[in-house]
Amino acid sequence: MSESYADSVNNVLDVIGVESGVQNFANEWIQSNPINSVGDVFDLLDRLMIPYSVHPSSSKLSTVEHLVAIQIGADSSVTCRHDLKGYLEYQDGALIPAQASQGLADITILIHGQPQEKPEVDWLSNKLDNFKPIIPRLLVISFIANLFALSIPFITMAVYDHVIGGDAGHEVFGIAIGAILLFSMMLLLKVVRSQLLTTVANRISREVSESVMRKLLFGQLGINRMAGTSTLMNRITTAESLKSIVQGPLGGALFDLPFVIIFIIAIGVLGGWLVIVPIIALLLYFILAQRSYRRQKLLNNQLTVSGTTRFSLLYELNSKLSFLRTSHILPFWMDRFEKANTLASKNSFDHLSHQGKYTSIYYAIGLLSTLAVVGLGIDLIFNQVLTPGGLIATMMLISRVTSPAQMLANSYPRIGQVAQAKQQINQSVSYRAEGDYSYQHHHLSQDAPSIDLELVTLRFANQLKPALSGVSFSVEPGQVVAITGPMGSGKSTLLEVIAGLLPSQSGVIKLNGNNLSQYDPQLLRKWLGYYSDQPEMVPMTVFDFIADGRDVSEQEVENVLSKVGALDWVNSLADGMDTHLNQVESLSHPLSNYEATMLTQAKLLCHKYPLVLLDNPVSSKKNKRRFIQWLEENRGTSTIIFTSHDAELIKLSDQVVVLDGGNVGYAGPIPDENEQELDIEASAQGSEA
Ligand SMILES: Nc1ncnc2c1ncn2[C@@H]1O[C@H](COP(=O)(O)OP(=O)(O)OP(=O)(O)O)[C@@H](O)[C@H]1O
Repeated sequence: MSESYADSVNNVLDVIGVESGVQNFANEWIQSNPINSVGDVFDLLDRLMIPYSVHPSSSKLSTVEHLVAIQIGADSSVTCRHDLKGYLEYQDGALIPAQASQGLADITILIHGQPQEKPEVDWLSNKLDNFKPIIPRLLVISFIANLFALSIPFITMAVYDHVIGGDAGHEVFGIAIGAILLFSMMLLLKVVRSQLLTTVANRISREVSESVMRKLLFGQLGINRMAGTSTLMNRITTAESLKSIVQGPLGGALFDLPFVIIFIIAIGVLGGWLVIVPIIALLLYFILAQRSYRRQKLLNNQLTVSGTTRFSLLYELNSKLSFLRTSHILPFWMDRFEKANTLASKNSFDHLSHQGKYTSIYYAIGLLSTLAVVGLGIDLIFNQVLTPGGLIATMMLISRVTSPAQMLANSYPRIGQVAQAKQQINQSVSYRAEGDYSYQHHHLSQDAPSIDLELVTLRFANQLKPALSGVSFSVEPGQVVAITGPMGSGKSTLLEVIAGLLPSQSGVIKLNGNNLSQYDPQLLRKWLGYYSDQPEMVPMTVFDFIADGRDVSEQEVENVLSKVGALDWVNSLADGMDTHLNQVESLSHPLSNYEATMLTQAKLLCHKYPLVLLDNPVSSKKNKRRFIQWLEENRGTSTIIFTSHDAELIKLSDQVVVLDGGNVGYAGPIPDENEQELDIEASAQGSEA
């Protein structure tokens, strides 16, 4: 029975029997984030920590264990289950046998269990388990391809001994056709195997990257800020390193390895004790690969550290180019870069020369094995144990043993890194993101809320003094509150704490009387309007930036752009409202503060947020006028908290909070005329000091 995506998710929750808290949470989520696409379904399943896997609807789904499934079509879905006994569909509160609908669904999401209550210890192995059914198929393909490969040396032997030696030229044509057929079959099987491996590699890499990315997006802001760009990028590239092992020639060599035994037996059958040659070669490859790995591990670590340092400097160069060029520290910076560059080059040289040395040794082993077979084989020919054709076949067979061994020995360090990559990925994925494993959320209405802070304290890990120290004050619903104080007094930090971006280390923040931690951070931030001091313009269009993920028309966006005086500027951009913000700004040249403020104000005008947190919302006289107008229009219907050093703006608030070194110097209504001048001027002057 075809239904909406949201209905399917609700049916799934019903079938797996989740607790009422989870069900209520899902309802709240759906209300705030309407489910319009498959991506929205994944977001909700991820948030609910429900284990699932995604399959093409054409796969044999009854062989994969699951509790229930969602078949996703173009704009509707079906709740069902693929049992060994048949197909069941969810109707009137139960899964009942039904006729499977053909061709309607593009993908099927299989649900494997209840919402998880804690992180999986070995997340990656559990993910890889999903691919287990494909392994026997890959082994069978490899086995048959290797059997075909085995027949080619024997055909060559037949040509030498029987056709040339026995003067049977008329048989060449038949043998050639047979050889071409075998060769084509072998090629075909290898192509199929390579495609299967690439598909698996891509899926693993995609799933790992998405999960790691999700943790980064919803991880604690403070920890992410401290981790730095290069560390975060390393986490994603680790996922890519796993992919390179499964796909390509290395993946093929791994599946060929067990069948090397066939070729060794064949050499034994043809050349008797000549079999000792491939066995010694394999042993040598193994011993040398182990030896090389130990050294390469050390070299790899050095290479990563120096590469990361160089990358950080390049990032610094890109983002702070103007500063570097105009300041006097350029020679000092160049010196740092030269040192980092020299170290990275030296490490890269050591790494490559080590790799080059061992690659040559592995190549020499392969060559020596063939020469040993020739030398020893000639003796066997003289003793009439081996025919000349047999010798040529043995030479061909030995390369079937040494080639995959050579490839694996060369890639041994990469294979060895799998354990390390696995540990890193498991660590990144099991790291607790905000809201994980918790389904607490009080309903957030569209009425202006009250806010109470009681002794809120927060110290950044790399700072000695707390940025906020025992901050307490209360805000009535619909009040306008100005936060002021000297630079570095904690104003921005306070807004980030109220927005749930940074958790305080002690004290309580209450929203409508409930502890802020009892709200889901994602739903909370979707509900409130938060504007940072430095607007971060991510690559999106002007329209999307202002729409803020909500349903608004072009006309509405045009109206607000016109109101803030930005319409002419936006129309002058290459694609008007559809211009991507990253086309007008770059890392080294962000949007001007004035342009950014105009866009931010347009966004404010476009939506009605019950709670608005604004960090330094005004950058010029022009947008100050507009801000004051907006403030008056929304006074009483939204709770508004803004930071400012501007005495004129501060006077418009119902309550002012003066911060000094993270402490509240004053919190209350604007003092009367004379005192007011004194306090506010003092704080504004402090900011300019
Ligand atoms: N991510 C961070 N990591 C470490 N310390 C930080 C971080 N953010 C702010 N701080 C420190 O916390 C203190 C308060 O900073 P905050 O930005 O909240 O002050 P502010 O009053 O908003 O300053 P301004 O008026 O310049 O915007 C400062 O000492 C600052 O250096």
